[in-house]
Amino acid sequence: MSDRPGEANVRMSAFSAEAMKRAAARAALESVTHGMRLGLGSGSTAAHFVDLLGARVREGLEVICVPTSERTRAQAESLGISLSTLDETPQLDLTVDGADEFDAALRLIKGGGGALLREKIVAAASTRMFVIADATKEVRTLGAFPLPVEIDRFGARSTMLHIERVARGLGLIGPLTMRDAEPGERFITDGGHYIVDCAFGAIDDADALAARLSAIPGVVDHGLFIGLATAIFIAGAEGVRILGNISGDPL
Ligand SMILES: O=C[C@H](O)[C@H](O)[C@H](O)COP(=O)(O)O
Repeated sequence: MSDRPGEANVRMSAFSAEAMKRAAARAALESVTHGMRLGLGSGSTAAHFVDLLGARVREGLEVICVPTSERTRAQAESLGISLSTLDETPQLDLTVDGADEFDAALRLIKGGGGALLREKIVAAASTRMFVIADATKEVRTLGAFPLPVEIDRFGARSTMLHIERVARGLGLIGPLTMRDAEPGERFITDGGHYIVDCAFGAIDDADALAARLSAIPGVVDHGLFIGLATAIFIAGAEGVRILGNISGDPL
């Protein structure tokens, strides 16, 4: 278990990291059955799941899927996976997604790719949420990965100051950075918002921070996913281990 994301990745070759992500995706796919309504996550680990699901669909598996980003939509479409929207299919059986960090209580930090808002809406519409990750994402305390917060473009600077004040009240001090897509060009989410990356370090009371961030006008959502994941498939050198319950409720 690492407190510093990336530390173990330095030791792990790019190939084995991808192999582990794929192993976690393959293990999660075993729970997918005919007729399921699925949420499809975003990011490099979720992309392995979508790719493997595409192969099962080509073999005849019938599922209907709601993607959590335009990138995932494009990938799923290219693989011939049947797609829907939450308006057409408002309740899902299972969402499979990646994470930037997770702890033993199945709490997550997500949004490294900027898809956190749709990911959270889709996960909340699902009976179960499986997280797929390589073992480097497991931490004792969330927060080494800068927490992404999605904010409205209107009044963005004021909203950032408000986030800073609220965090300071919880003893969290760290640089807040407006995310750029490239130098001089703001990153814009699929929903048309900005992302602020908050490098707080260890977040001792993630529940309190989540509640206080949600109460700030201008904050659209934040990357703390609490009470949503029902199981985490963790791929390491020894194989895939499952945290949580693949058939049941969140911890
Ligand atoms: O916004 C992006 C998502 O939350 C991703 O699921 C998360 O960043 C993990 O991505 P990856 O699997 O590429 O590490």
